[in-house]
Formats: sequence, structure tokens, C-alpha cells
Amino acid sequence: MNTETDIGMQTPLPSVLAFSNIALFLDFDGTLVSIASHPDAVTLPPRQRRLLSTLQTRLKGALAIISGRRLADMERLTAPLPLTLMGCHGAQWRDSDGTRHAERLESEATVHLGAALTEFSQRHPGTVFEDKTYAFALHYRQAPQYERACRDTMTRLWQAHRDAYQLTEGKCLLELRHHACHKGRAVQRLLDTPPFRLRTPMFIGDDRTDEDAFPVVNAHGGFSVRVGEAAQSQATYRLDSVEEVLSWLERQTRSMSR
Ligand SMILES: O=P(O)(O)OC[C@H]1O[C@H](O[C@H]2O[C@H](CO)[C@@H](O)[C@H](O)[C@H]2O)[C@H](O)[C@@H](O)[C@@H]1O
Repeated sequence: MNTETDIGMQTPLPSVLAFSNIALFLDFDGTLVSIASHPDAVTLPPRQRRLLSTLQTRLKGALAIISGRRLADMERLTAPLPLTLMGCHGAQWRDSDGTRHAERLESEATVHLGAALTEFSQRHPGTVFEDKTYAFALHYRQAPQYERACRDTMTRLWQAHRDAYQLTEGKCLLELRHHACHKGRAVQRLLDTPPFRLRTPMFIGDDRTDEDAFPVVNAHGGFSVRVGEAAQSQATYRLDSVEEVLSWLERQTRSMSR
């Protein structure tokens, strides 16, 4: 059964929700911060810092960022906020008290994939290779002339390692994700533990890998929100841009008791 909805069919989010019992899960790039030319060009601006800090307090800690980036990147970008963070699409995570966890990685392919993609990006100037241990991302945003070569190489590597890896497409990005990387399982893991347990989940995200989380949120009677344009999505609701995400969340904080 196809449960995806044409993006135009999604409902705009109500202007204000009963927000104090929400467990809020936020994607990072393209949701909380705008897309930039290079992964390292992104920072967390003061407006987002203030918002996250307020949400963390008002939701009594039931706030997590679930990103495709490495956990270490997310810790650096959000420091010193004491947030629950998940990196590598949920394969690594940090509790709000600073305790770190990681999925076991049983793949023997990581060294081979890392070496092959390092060599590829050296031969194709402008492409960016990110080795995230659980996932291998190849960016062509600054070298669109190599998109075809990136696709061919990633497809060939995936065919050799499809037992352990999935090939997905992001924004000017192709990614080999170990099966341990799955935002749906990440959301379920948090919903099984305090302070998220017994709350209504909301996930806001803009990308293909966020689609893994939407069915889990829907099954819990929560709010799945896709940001921006997509051909199809399993999200029930839509916000159009990072600016809309920020102003919608700011409106919720104003309506919540202190
Ligand atoms: O799950 P997310 O937090 O949305 O992370 C998804 C990927 O985000 C980053 O790449 C994207 O953002 C870059 C900076 O704006 C941009 O240059 C790139 O083209 C985008 O694909 C990050 O580098 C990846 O590791 C994440 O998987």
C-alpha cells in the first residue's frame, strides 16, 4: 500500500497547538538552519540558540535534534546547550546529561568505502567526501559537473556492499548509510525513555532520511511535518521553509506557560 501523500495534499500546521505535552524531534540542515555551500559553512545563529534553549525548558527536556551529521559535529554546533542530540541518522546519540551512546557497527566495509571515496574526491575537485563512520556522504553542490560520476561511483560501491548499506539521496548529496542509521528507529528509541515517553511526538524535517521517521510519528498519533518541496511524503503536515519552522516554533513558545 502506498501511504505517501502528494506534497500539495498535506495540511498546513495549525497556527497554535497544545504544545506542552509534545516530544519534539528536529532535523538540523534545511530545517533549523538554511542550506549552505559546504557542510563546514554552517553555524547555529543566536535566534536558533535562543529558541532551542526556550523549547528545552518549556518542554521539560523533551526536545532532540536528530541529524544526519556526525554526533561530534552536532555537539560542536550546539555547544554549550545541554540538548539530547542524535548523529548519523540516529546511530550515535548523546543524552542531555552528556552521556554518549552508539549502535554497534559490524560492517567490515568501512575501511574500503572510506579509502575509495577519499580517492574519488581527490580526483574530482570540488566534490566533498564526509566519512561519518556509519555513513559515507559524497557532496557535489560545488561541482555539479561531477554529479554523474558521483552517482556511478556510489551505485557501484552500493552494489558491492548492499548487505549492510543503503544508498540514499539528499540535497546535492549521495549517501551510503549503514542499516544502523534510521531516524524512525531513533525516534522510537527516544519515545521509549523519559522525558519523551508518554508525550505526543512531533518530527519536523526536510529530507529523504526524515521520511523514515514520519510513519513512526504517525503511528503514535503525532505530528509529522515535511519542510519545503518534495514530490511525495509520508508527512501529514507541511511548513514551507526554515523561516516558517522558526516562526512557527517561536509562536508555540509564546503560547506556553513558563
Ligand atoms: O539530517 P540533517 O541534519 O538534515 O543532515 C543532512 C545532511 O546535512 C548536511 O548536508 C547538507 O547540508 C550542507 C550544509 O548546508 C549542504 O552543503 C549539503 O549540500 C547538504 O546535503 C551534512 O553535510 C550531511 O552529512 C547530512 O547528512
